[in-house]
Amino acid sequence: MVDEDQVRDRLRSVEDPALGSDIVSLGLIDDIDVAVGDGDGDEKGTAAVSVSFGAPYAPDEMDMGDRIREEIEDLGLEPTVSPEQPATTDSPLPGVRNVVPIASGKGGVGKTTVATNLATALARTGARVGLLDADIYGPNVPGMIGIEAQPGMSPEGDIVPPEADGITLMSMAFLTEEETDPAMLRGPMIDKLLGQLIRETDWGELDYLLVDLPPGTGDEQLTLMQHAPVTGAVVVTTPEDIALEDVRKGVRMFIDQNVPVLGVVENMSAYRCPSCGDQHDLYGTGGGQRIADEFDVPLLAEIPMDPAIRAGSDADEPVTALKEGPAADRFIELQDTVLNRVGAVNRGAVADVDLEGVPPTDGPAE
Ligand SMILES: Nc1ncnc2c1ncn2[C@@H]1O[C@H](COP(=O)(O)OP(=O)(O)OP(=O)(O)O)[C@@H](O)[C@H]1O
Repeated sequence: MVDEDQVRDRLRSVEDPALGSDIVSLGLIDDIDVAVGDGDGDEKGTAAVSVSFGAPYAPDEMDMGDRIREEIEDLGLEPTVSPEQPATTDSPLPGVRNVVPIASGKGGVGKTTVATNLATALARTGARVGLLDADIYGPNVPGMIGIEAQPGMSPEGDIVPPEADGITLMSMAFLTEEETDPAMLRGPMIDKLLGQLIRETDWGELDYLLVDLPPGTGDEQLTLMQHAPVTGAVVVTTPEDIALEDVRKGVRMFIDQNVPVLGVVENMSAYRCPSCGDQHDLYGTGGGQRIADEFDVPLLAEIPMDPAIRAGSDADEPVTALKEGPAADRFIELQDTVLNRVGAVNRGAVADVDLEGVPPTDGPAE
């Protein structure tokens, strides 16, 4: 008769591709519960395994889940695998599993484009996705994503964000449009508004809350890290050298605040000519890789300069909504690398494994 120890032994053959060891040695298996069958084979025994996974729909975690099921089936048992995500009950955003800012030290590199396309791609996987447009000086996500509805108010006085195409959206645009001229806002005011937007929004249950940060290393970025438990930041750059110094400052800001850096996205990598299909390096090459190497973090994706991306944001339809074509493919690649890295950061925290770009202690510095 198979018991819990035998199941545990079998699971030692399941490797975690990011943490470099097996899931049992890493301490990722929380619980194994074996129920025996009826002995004559009519009713199969079962094994329920709960495992510390932190990134719903991450390809690595889905593969590990499949491997766990295979091993259990090999033992003649019916498997159930439950991902145990870290509790968020003492978090200021209790229903939100992962907060992922999309940032850059430099303006105009495509943060909003990356954030909206990534959100759309994620929502299509089935993940519960929120998008916070925190760019107080030029909030433009609602336009890019084509959400026209305005937020409502719950009986408790919380802001109820509008939802479209599976994305829950809040934007500084909703708060600042009429009452305030954003250019007049000063640090404490920004802090108050952004803090309000984060905490007083009824986000519901979300797997991922993406935050489109304004460029720079100023008040909004610091506010976010004080008001929300950031899982890790995605830093966007363009390939040319002139962009890199600002982007470096952006990466350093997260490191100084003890916030994990998930990796770098190089946007406008090369121009893909729609008629001949050839790639042309309009802005040089390799900037994203250089920043990634410098800080020892992954290069998450290289997104080409593609008229379809611009046309998509002008038409309120991120290119990933189309789910095909070279630009959409790159964003879907990005979705996979981001989710795998979110998973690695969360599992690394459980297993106490240090990863490059991830500070050894949790949360922002005091
Ligand atoms: N890969 C791309 N191919 C074609 N056009 C792009 C690409 N990435 C971004 N764009 C276009 O470049 C412009 C600037 O992009 P976006 O608004 O996303 O940048 P940003 O970094 O968010 O800017 P800001 O610093 O003002 O917040 C937009 O018109 C967008 O459609």
